[in-house]
Amino acid sequence: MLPRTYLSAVTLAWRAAPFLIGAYLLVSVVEAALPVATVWLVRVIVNGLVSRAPLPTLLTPATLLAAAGLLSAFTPQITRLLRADSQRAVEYFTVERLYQRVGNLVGLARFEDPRFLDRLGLAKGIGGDSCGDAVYGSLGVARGVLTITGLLSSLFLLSPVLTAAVLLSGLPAFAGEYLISRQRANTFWKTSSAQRRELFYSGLLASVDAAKEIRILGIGAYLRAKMLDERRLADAARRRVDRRETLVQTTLGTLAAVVAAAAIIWSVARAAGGRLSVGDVSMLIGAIAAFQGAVGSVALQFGLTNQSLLLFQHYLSILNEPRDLPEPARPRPVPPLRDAIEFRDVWFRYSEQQRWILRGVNLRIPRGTAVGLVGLNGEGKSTLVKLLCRFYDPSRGAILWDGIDLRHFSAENLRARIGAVFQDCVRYELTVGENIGLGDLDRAADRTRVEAAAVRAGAHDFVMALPQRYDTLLSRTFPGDDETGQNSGVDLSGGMWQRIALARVFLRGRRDLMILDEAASGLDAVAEHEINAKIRSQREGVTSVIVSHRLGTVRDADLIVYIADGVVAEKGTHGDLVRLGGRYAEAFTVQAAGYQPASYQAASCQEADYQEGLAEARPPDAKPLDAGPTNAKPTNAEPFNARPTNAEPLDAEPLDARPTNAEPLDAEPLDARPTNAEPLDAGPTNARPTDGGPTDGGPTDAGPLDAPAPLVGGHGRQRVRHP
Ligand SMILES: Nc1ncnc2c1ncn2[C@@H]1O[C@H](COP(=O)(O)OP(=O)(O)OP(=O)(O)O)[C@@H](O)[C@H]1O
Repeated sequence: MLPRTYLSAVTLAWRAAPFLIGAYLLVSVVEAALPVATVWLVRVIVNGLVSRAPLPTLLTPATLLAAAGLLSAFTPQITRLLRADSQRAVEYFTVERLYQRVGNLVGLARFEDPRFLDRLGLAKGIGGDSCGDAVYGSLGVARGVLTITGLLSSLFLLSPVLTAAVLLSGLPAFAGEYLISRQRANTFWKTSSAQRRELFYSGLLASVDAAKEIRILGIGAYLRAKMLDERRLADAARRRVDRRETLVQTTLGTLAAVVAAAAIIWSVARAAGGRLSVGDVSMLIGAIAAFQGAVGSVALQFGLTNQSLLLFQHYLSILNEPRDLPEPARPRPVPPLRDAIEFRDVWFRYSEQQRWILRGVNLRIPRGTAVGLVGLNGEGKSTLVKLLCRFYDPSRGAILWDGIDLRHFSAENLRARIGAVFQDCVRYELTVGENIGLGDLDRAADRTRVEAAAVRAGAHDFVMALPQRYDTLLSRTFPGDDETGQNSGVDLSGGMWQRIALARVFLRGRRDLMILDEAASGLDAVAEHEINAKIRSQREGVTSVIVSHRLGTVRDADLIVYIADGVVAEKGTHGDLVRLGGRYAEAFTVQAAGYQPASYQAASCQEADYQEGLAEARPPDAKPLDAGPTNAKPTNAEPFNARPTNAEPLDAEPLDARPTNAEPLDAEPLDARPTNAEPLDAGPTNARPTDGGPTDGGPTDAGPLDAPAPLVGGHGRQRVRHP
């Protein structure tokens, strides 16, 4: 495993900086040879001096020794420079490769996998550097081994036994460093989660976005404590390794000192007995000291190299991460949508351990239609959108684009046919122009188009009021490019950011499929109406999917789909669904009631009390007091189920918002309606008897229920009849 990892590291480093690494190798060999040469030259000179050799004989080794000293003075500086330069080149290359790989993960699943994120965190932090560290570490080891070999050969000439003893004394250093390096790499991996959590807390504590909430809730100290807990956890693990390392190093140091002392005593004894020359003794002492120094540093390098390789494996595992979405070997071109997109028995869950989110969705989205996706929180609307963009593939079933399974397309090509705005649109801390330009990089430099997109999104006016207009930096965390600080960034409101996101999608131009996932949620009511009209014009002839909790946003959709329990629970036009009197109708009523004045809402509550009171007072077999015709819904039904099935549709705006003589409400949005408009298709509110038809199944002539009129009637009535 490790040899393969090593080979990958070397290949990668060589591809990143071949010349710098070549030069480093050359200088390193010279540097490695210098200590050996020095020891030999010293021996020659000392022996020459002792034997009173003539000066010319000593001049050559003396000159060489001086040259070696000179070289030793500057080779380390050269190797350091070459190493720093090439290491930077290798890091640049590895970072580029890493983010290329991350960018090639076309789905979202990996980004929601904590193990992957831990690994990515390591790969980003030290995994990339570890490539250079492993390569240079190994070169350092090789150089050290050369030096050690030279020193040992010198010793071998004096005493093979001593050489073996010295060599053996060095081996535990390698074993110790090897074990420590494994523990260090393991600690990096084990503490990566804690480190990421610590980063998360520290990010929150320093984040401008979180500052408001943290202060208002007074949770700064709590978050700080959590951050420090994570740090303590990681520090405890690091401390354990540090202690083990100290123990190992101390033991090895003691062993080395004992061996050196024994060798010195032995050589002095031999020299005293005339069996070693003075030069031999001085060489031996020098060689042992140099050997032990070399062994210490080589063992350390060896350990670090091993640790780097172990960490580099995390980096490699990200590079070798299998595709998150299977891409077809030969992807089919994505043709312009001609007929329809179809969900065919689509089942989906985020992982096998989790519950099913979609349980057999069948849905046809014909080309050119606008489909509104509605439903309660967490029912899977955004999940459907994610499948449509191929961020995930269905667990079962298929989504077809003109009959072709999306899995046959490359995700990138498919997305080129899609324009989308999400509720959690990204706030890029770039200039306004760049923020919009990201919608289509080919058009980003075209200021006229960028401005036109901003105009369509209703953003142009506020952009023109910004200090640098389209060149204003949208950031509170980065300084502007102006050194005076005058041109520092500004921030926008949530709704303004949403308009910038809309401008982005408008710049993208007409795509086959337009997705608006709560795209107008941050907008004020006037802006929403205005933007909706613009979106309507933008989506003419374009297939669009609109997810919204504001039912006014989707009411003019060609098809409204109510998602519940993982399936399409209801579908039809607004009118159909209101007539159906199901969950959509109920949701619409609840929202409509929200627009009523307080007196109306109070009346609604009182009406409920009143009905409850009646139900309690009534004998079980009694006919409902305000029972409507036989086709009326039962009294215990939900508000809309309680309406007569032959009642007019509920496609009205909130009643009190409309003039009594208003036009049918499914015509234009409320604020566009003239005050003298014709009556609502729901029937004029004054058509309803003021003494109130029953709310829970009023008579058929009681007037249409598409407006909450019965509750108004009920209000009057209950004041008379409520005990
Ligand atoms: N990445 C994920 N991993 C696991 N579960 C997820 C993930 N994303 C969403 N869910 C779960 O899937 C369910 C559906 O979520 P989804 O966001 O699709 O709902 P929604 O209908 O769009 O909700 P809302 O109206 O609140 O936006 C929820 O229970 C949610 O917790």
